[in-house]
Amino acid sequence: MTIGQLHPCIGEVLLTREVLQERVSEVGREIAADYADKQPLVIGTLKGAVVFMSDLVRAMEPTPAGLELDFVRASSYGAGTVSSGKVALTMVGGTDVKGRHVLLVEDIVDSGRTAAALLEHFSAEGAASVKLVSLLSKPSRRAVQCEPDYQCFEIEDKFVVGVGLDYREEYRSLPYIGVLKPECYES
Ligand SMILES: O=P(O)(O)OC[C@H]1O[C@H](OP(=O)(O)OP(=O)(O)O)[C@H](O)[C@@H]1O
Ligand code: HPA
Ligand SMILES: [Mg+2]
Repeated sequence: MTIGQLHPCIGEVLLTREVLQERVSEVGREIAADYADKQPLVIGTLKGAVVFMSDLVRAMEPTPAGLELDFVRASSYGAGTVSSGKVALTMVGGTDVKGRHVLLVEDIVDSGRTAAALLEHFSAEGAASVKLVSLLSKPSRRAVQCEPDYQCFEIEDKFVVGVGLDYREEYRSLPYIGVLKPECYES
């Protein structure tokens, strides 16, 4: 296990860089096979999904022909650790999803509100198909029905950071998934 210098605010490492890499490669190859002739439009949810999406698209081997990338800004947590329940949504690159095979990339499905709102939005815009891939899933916290079509890891009910996931905009660049120490979480 190589986690380098552990951040002083991390009390527990749930998923190491190596464990993450292996599973993301596996899921990437599975998705590549499923989308081999579908010219997928891969849409990442800003900001959290950026780090996972970067690993995932490079793990899609062989690369599906015509694969395109875009991003959607969705935010419901603001500065806190509890979903506000309202999802604000803005398309970034302006790609038309009509008739496209959309693969939505999330870093985490927690209450499910963000992903559910985005999936509904892309379906309503006329996507040919809409599927969801998430690095993490916390099924015990679901407030709305929303299950990823592809998921790397299921985790218990802990607020986690790293690999794109933040607490008050910090910790996104950590290469592992960790749990904050209480003193860092409350301050
Ligand atoms: O299933 P849910 O309860 O909706 O939670 C999941 C969403 O919450 C986080 O985004 P956040 O609103 O924190 O924005 P961020 O990605 O910019 O941090 C996370 O990145 C997911 O997109
Ligand atoms: O556990 C989490 N960590 C960071 N951001 C999140 N957004 C939803 N759940 C989480
Ligand atoms: Mg966040």
